[in-house]
Amino acid sequence: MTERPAAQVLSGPPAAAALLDEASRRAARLPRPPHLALVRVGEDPASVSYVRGKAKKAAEVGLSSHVHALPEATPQAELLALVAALSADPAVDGILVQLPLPAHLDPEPVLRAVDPAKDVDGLHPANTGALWNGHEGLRPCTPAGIMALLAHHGVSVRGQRAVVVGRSALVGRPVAGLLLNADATVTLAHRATPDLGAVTREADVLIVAAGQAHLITPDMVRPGATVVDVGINRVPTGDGRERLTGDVHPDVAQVAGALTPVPGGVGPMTVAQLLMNTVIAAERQHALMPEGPGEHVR
Ligand SMILES: NC(=O)C1=CN([C@@H]2O[C@H](COP(=O)(O)OP(=O)(O)OC[C@H]3O[C@@H](n4cnc5c(N)ncnc54)[C@H](OP(=O)(O)O)[C@@H]3O)[C@@H](O)[C@H]2O)C=CC1
Ligand SMILES: Nc1nc(=O)c2c([nH]1)NC[C@@H]1CN(c3ccc(C(=O)N[C@@H](CCC(=O)O)C(=O)O)cc3)C=[N+]21
Repeated sequence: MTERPAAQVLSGPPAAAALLDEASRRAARLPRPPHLALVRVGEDPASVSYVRGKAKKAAEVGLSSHVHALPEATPQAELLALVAALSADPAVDGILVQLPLPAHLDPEPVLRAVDPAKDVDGLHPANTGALWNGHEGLRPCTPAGIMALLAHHGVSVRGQRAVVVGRSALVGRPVAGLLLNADATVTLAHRATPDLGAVTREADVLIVAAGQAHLITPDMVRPGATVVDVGINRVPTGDGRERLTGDVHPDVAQVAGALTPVPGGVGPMTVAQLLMNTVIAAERQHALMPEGPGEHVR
């Protein structure tokens, strides 16, 4: 299973740096630094670390941010009141409620309480509707980040057969919508899909967001395909520590034409796109025209 050269690495950090550069430049043109409100409930270690990373990157590119850390036992009404207050506050440009929420909280009403114009996660029904209709709106960060990553590395999806494994509101569904808007022919696969490999082998562009370590093996990939690995799985290393691994088996690099690594692929794009979305929200709030159309509004 050699002969072929190993897949081109679709590296996240350089693409993220380009996006962050643009966000920083556009933020500097605004009357005040864009402000991002990060809402976190409880102490889930992954969420604590993601939110900290987002706040740190925000500061690096000249955005202001605040982490609203609420206790695990926060009642639904209290969370809704905070999100409503942030939505009404003219000093706040972007609001992100870190998911998943603790089990006693229903995310749907919380996402609906975010002003769609400040919904930098792109999860309000007004923004998901705009995405599926191909209208302007704020796009979910990971899906928009994936499109920016592909564009940065010169991969065009127009006319390509795209398969998305996973149908979550956060990743699978919206990335399918963005691929469709970019003129790919799109298939969504999920747990009820019989013979997953037969479906994924049809893909010129394969996006995997299942949350199952090494679900995609080399036999499931068309030779030369572009493979985007969204999965973030924590696996024990045996010495009591953990490492991150994706949904795609490392041997897929011997078959694919191009492949995103984990870590260092989609993850950094998610954070960069969040900050870009915050700048876009602030620009629209200040009624300034963005410099150009750009992929992120498609
Ligand atoms: N890098 C990044 O920036 C980000 C990474 N992630 C990571 O991406 C992964 C997916 O996240 P998310 O979408 O939120 O996860 P969810 O658990 O919400 O959704 C997983 C989806 O994958 C499908 N799926 C799971 N197992 C299989 C299988 N064996 N065969 C076919 N389909 C399967 C599920 O199908 P069904 O609907 O039928 O149950 C579901 O639609 C996770 O590892 C997450 O940590 C998430 C967000 C950002
Ligand atoms: N409302 C909401 N919006 C989200 O965008 C959201 C969310 N909830 N909940 C959880 C997922 C997950 N997510 C990631 C962000 C950054 C990395 C990231 O930076 N990953 C690095 C590695 C980080 C590390 O080493 O731990 C990488 O892949 O290189 C990963 C995953 C955003 N999510």
